[in-house]
Amino acid sequence: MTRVLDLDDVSVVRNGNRILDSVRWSVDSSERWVILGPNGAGKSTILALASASMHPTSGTVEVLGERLGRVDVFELRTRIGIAATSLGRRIPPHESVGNAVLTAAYAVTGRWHEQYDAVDLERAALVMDDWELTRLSKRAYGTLSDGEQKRVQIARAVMTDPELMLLDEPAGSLDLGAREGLVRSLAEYAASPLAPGLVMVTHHVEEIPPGFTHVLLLADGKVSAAGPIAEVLTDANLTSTFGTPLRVSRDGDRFTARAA
Ligand SMILES: Nc1ncnc2c1ncn2[C@@H]1O[C@H](COP(=O)(O)OP(=O)(O)OP(=O)(O)O)[C@@H](O)[C@H]1O
Repeated sequence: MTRVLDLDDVSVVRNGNRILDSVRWSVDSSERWVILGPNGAGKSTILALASASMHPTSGTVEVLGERLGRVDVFELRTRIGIAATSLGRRIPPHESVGNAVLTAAYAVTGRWHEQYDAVDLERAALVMDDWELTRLSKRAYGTLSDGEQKRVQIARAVMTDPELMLLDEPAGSLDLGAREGLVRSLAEYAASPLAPGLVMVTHHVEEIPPGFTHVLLLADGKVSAAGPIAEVLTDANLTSTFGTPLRVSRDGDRFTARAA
């Protein structure tokens, strides 16, 4: 077990606004974390630190054992997988799904004149199979549904064989069937002993995939609770995090929440 993320007393201040306030949080490679919190709580800011695309104003951030501020972030970023709609927008709409996944091995979007190794072609085929994209491999990315595009974004991140995987609202905007399909695929990925440490930001407890182990609750830039899901995802913690009376129920390995 390796520590893949360590935030020690981290604050981020922008334009006089304290976006994160004295955050302490760490993630081990065997852990699968969900970050929940209201709009503006600081979830995306935590992902920006974890992906080495932002430095803290104070405190220390270690990603994959490397301290931000003392490491070449361009090199560090090659070890981190990120699936986010904002990155998905960089994929050319005319690019085929097959090429969109394959080019991730070279940290580019859009196939040009690169020569690909057989090992990369084989890996892309496997990854597309895992993420149910094989039948779409010749389709243009821009013609896919939201749910299919999300799968391509995740497959691109998986393709790089990351040591830390960050998922920014992977099920956001998906219809019920697509959401359930993606939650199932994420559960399978989370269960794999080869999967890296995982951190997923979501707005809905319904989107927590089975097999995810921990939850970080954020409110107003502060950690309101953090730890194993069974202990932390309680009525009282959700109520204080979202500032409204909430009740959470567990049905097998899935969760739902509603107003109390
Ligand atoms: N450059 C900035 N200057 C001032 N405030 C900022 C800046 N960037 C972000 N913020 C504020 O920091 C807070 C946290 O933003 P962040 O995007 O991390 O929240 P979030 O939890 O991801 O929100 P959401 O759920 O809406 O995506 C927000 O109130 C946002 O308005």
